[in-house]
Amino acid sequence: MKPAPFKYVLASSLDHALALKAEHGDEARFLAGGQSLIPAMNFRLARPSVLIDINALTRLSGIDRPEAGQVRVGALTRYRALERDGEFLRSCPLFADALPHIAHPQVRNRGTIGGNLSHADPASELPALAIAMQARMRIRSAAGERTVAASDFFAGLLTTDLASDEMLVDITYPVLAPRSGACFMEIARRRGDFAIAGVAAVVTLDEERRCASVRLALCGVGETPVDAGAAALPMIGSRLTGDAVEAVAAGVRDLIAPSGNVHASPDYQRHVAGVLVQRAIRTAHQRISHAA
Ligand SMILES: Cc1cc2nc3c(=O)[nH]c(=O)nc-3n(C[C@H](O)[C@H](O)[C@H](O)COP(=O)(O)OP(=O)(O)OC[C@H]3O[C@@H](n4cnc5c(N)ncnc54)[C@H](O)[C@@H]3O)c2cc1C
Repeated sequence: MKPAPFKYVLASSLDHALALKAEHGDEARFLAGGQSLIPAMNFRLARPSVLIDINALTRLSGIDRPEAGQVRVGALTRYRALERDGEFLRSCPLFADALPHIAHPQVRNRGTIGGNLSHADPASELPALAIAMQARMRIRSAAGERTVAASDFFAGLLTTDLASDEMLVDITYPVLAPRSGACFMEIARRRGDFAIAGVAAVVTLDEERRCASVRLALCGVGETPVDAGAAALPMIGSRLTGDAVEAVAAGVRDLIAPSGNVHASPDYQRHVAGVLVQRAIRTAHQRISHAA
C-alpha cells in the first residue's frame, strides 16, 4: 500500500523542528531512520498529516562523554555508528551483545537510537538496555527541556512519556562500573526478527566478590520493557550461586505477563525468559571474573 497524503518538511534546525511539532502536535511525526514509521504509514497504521524530517540535524547525531563515567548518544545516531565505535562498545558492552540482534545491516544503516526508543516497541532490544543501564533521556520542546529516567520513559505499548510537542534529543548511559559484567541474550524465531524474549543483565560485585547490585530488564514479554531488578534483590550481599540464580529466574517468571504471539505461547515465553535470565546473569558474572 501507499501512505495517506502528507506534507513533507525538511527541518533546517532543531528550533525549526520543535516549532513545527508545537504547531501540529499529534498530527505531525518526526522522520528519523524511517524503518518503523514508513512501514506503518504504508500500512496506514500511521497517518501523520505532516512529516518533519530531522535527518539534516547533524548535531543530534554522535557519541560524546559529558563527564567521567557517562556516555551520551545523540538521538539521530544510527545503529551502524554504534556498532563501529569500539570505545563505545567497551564502555557500554550490552550494546555489543544487543545490536547484532536488531534487524539486518540494511535496517541498521538507517535506524536511529532515538527513533527506536521513541517508537517503544516492547519486543525491541534497546528499551530493555536503557532500563538495565539506568539511562537518562533528554527531551526538548519549543518551551524547554527536561530529563527522564528510562524506567519512567516507556508508558505502554508503543507509547512513551513524550508529549505531542516533544523530541527525544539524546540519551546518557553510565559506563560499566568496575567489578561489573554485562550480558544481553535473546531468542527470536529467525536472526533479525523481534525477540520472543530477551534479557539484559548487569552484575556488580563488591570487594569480597558478593553481589553489590544486579540489574535486569526484559524485552518481548509485556506491553513495555520489563524492569525485573526487584526479582534479583535477594541476591544482593551474597555470593552468586546456582540456587540463587534459579531463584531469580523463578521470580522473573512470576513477575512477567507475556501475552503470546503467533510464534510463542505465553507459557513458552515465560519459560524462555527464565532460561535467559539464568544464562545472562551467569555470563555477566563470568565476564567479571575474566576481566579481573
Ligand atoms: C525488517 C525490519 C526488522 C526490524 N527488526 C527490529 C528488531 O529486531 N529490533 C528492533 O529494535 N527494531 C527492529 N526494527 C525497527 C528498527 O529498529 C527501527 O529503526 C526503529 O524501530 C525506529 O528507528 P528509526 O530511526 O527508523 O525511526 P522512525 O521509523 O523514523 O520513527 C519511529 C517513530 O519514532 C518517532 N521519532 C523518531 N525519532 C524521534 C525523536 N528523536 N524524538 C521523538 N520521536 C521520534 C517517529 O516520529 C516515529 O513515530 C526492524 C525494522 C525492520 C524494517
